[in-house]
Amino acid sequence: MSNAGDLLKVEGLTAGYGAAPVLHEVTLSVGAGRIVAVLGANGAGKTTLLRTLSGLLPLAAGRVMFDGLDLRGVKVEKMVRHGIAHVPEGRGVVTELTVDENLRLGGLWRKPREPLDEIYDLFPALAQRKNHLGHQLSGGERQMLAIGRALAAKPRLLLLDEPSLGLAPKITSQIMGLLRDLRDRTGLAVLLVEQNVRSALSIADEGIVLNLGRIAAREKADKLADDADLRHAYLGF
Ligand SMILES: Nc1ncnc2c1ncn2[C@@H]1O[C@H](COP(=O)(O)OP(=O)(O)OP(=O)(O)O)[C@@H](O)[C@H]1O
Repeated sequence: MSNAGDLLKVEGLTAGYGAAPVLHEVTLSVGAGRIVAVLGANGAGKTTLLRTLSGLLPLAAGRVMFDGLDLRGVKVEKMVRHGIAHVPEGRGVVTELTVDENLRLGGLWRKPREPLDEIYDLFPALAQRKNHLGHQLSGGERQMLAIGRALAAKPRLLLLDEPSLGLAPKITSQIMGLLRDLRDRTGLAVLLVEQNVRSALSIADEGIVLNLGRIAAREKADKLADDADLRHAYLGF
C-alpha cells in the first residue's frame, strides 16, 4: 500500500532505545488525507514508532521521507514547520498555562500568528474554558487541548498517540469523528496509535498491526476489522 502520492514514506526503519532495537525494518506509508491506524499489543512498539517519526528517537537504520524530504537531518523542534505535529501519549499539555496560552504555543512559529477561532469552533468545550489553567481541565478536555494545540500548527500529518486513553466512550467517539471530518475537509493525514481497535478502525482507511516491533499485517481497515484470525492472533478480541 505505497504509491507515488504518499506524504509519509517509512522504509526499513529500525530504532529503539540504546543498543537494542524495538522496531525492526518497519516499512509503511501514509497518503495525504488518509488515516492509518497502528495497532498491536502492549509493548509492540507503537509509541516508539511515533517517537521515532517525530524525531525524538534516532533511526538506527532505514529512511523516513515526508513529502520528498528526508527527515533524518530535521531537528525535532523543526518538524512542525515541515507539517508534522505529534500528540504524545499522556497528552503533553502545559498545566501551568491557560487553554488559550497552550493553543498559542501550537501556532507560535507561524508569523503572523493566526487567530484560534477555528480551533475553538472545533472544540466548543475549550472555547468555554479559554482562561482555565491546564491542571483545571478534565482528562477529556486536556486531550482536546493537546489535539487542538497540534492542529493550531496547521499540520499536514498528525502523529496521534492513544487519544482515547482514559476517556469516556462518548468523548472518544467525538474525537474520532473530529479526525474523520478533518481528513475529509482539509486532507489532514493521521497516523493513529490506538488500543481501542474498534474505534480506530471505524475511522481509519488502513490498519497496521505491529507485533514485537515488526509489521505483522497491513490491510484496509474494513478488511482488518473483519479478519477474525488476525484479530485473535494480535489484537486479543
Ligand atoms: N524509554 C525507554 N527505554 C527503554 N525501553 C523502552 C522505553 N520506552 C519503551 N521501551 C520498550 O520498548 C518496547 C516498546 O514500547 P512502546 O511504548 O513503543 O510500546 P507500545 O506498543 O506503545 O505499548 P503500549 O500499548 O503499552 O503503550 C517495550 O518493550 C518497552 O519496554
